[in-house]
Amino acid sequence: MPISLERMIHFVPPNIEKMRAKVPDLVNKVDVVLGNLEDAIPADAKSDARNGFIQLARENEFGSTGLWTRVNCLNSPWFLDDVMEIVQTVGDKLDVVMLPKVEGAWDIHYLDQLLAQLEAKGGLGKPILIHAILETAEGVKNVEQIAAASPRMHGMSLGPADLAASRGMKTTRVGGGHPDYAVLSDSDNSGVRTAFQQDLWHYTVGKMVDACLSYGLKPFYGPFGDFSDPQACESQFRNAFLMGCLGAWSLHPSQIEIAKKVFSPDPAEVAFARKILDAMPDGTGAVMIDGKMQDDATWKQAKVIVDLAQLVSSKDKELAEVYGF
Ligand SMILES: CC(=O)SCCNC(=O)CCNC(=O)[C@H](O)C(C)(C)COP(=O)(O)OP(=O)(O)OC[C@H]1O[C@@H](n2cnc3c(N)ncnc32)[C@H](O)[C@@H]1OP(=O)(O)O
Ligand SMILES: O=CC(=O)O
Ligand SMILES: [Mg+2]
Repeated sequence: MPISLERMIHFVPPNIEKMRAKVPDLVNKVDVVLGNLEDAIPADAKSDARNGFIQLARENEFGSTGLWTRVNCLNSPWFLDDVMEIVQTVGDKLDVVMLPKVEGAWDIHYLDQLLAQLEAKGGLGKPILIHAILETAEGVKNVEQIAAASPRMHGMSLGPADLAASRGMKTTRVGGGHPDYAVLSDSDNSGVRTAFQQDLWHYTVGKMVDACLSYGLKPFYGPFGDFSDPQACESQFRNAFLMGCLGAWSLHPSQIEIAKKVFSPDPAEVAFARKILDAMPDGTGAVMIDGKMQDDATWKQAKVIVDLAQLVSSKDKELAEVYGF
């Protein structure tokens, strides 16, 4: 699995010329540029989106920025042409195919073999990876088998909008919480009761993170649709980051900086994590730092944070200075 920084997977509608024209600038601002062919692209613009993606892949150099596409789902009339045409034309530049509405390992097996055939036919030397969207009830039930389905599996993203529909949830949102999903405190003597809003996605993110990490894959939070509420977006992204996710989708330019801020570790945490590593050079034993006990397990947590800060620093010189690398 290539080690790459993927704090935000930035969605571009490639059927729109004005959006394609923004790609050269985006390449320097985001970690992944994704050409979206699936939901949000009108049915009568599907082939324009596919051709637009091929054009933007050909016309730009991506360097260390990832180039992904989200193809249409397997049971759509567009999937086969999406994969065949894209891999045969720009397969050498494509890093990852994001596959929506994955229900079980069989969906991954099918795409895995199709990619293998097209790679062999085109003489491609670098395998194209698969990223599954976890967005159906059946997919969540089968998440471990999906994770284990192929060595091509890059990771997974939570798709809260389709998942809400698939589960019959009574919401009309793209990700985020809901004010009515809350726990009510017990009544005190004055009769005042406080409602504490809960995270609708906690269970699924936890299940996805465990499945991904068990098989060496990367977990991601997906979309946050309310562009007018950057605070709630940041909070949803941060919950996912703390639970183990490595990035989220940015659908609008305003979400790029939010993802960068959240998925780059906090400089104070990095400084503390470095103290732990310095205090336990071989990673064993028990020491006290600032009144807190550290041992082999906190050393491993610290290593996760310092490794991520190093990866961020390799791309982001400003943050490298802040972290002191
Ligand atoms: C549930 C799911 O499946 S989520 C994934 C599917 N959805 C998507 O991929 C949506 C991706 N985003 C978009 O298509 C757009 O953001 C829209 C259509 C939702 C809103 O676009 P606009 O109405 O143009 O938004 P807005 O006016 O705020 O845009 C401000 C600027 O940012 C640009 N912009 C908006 N979204 C993007 C984007 N994703 N990438 C690059 N630039 C963008 C606009 O072109 C505009 O540029 P300008 O100032 O040069 O005119
Ligand atoms: O595709 C994403 C989703 O939330 O649905
Ligand atoms: Mg979806």
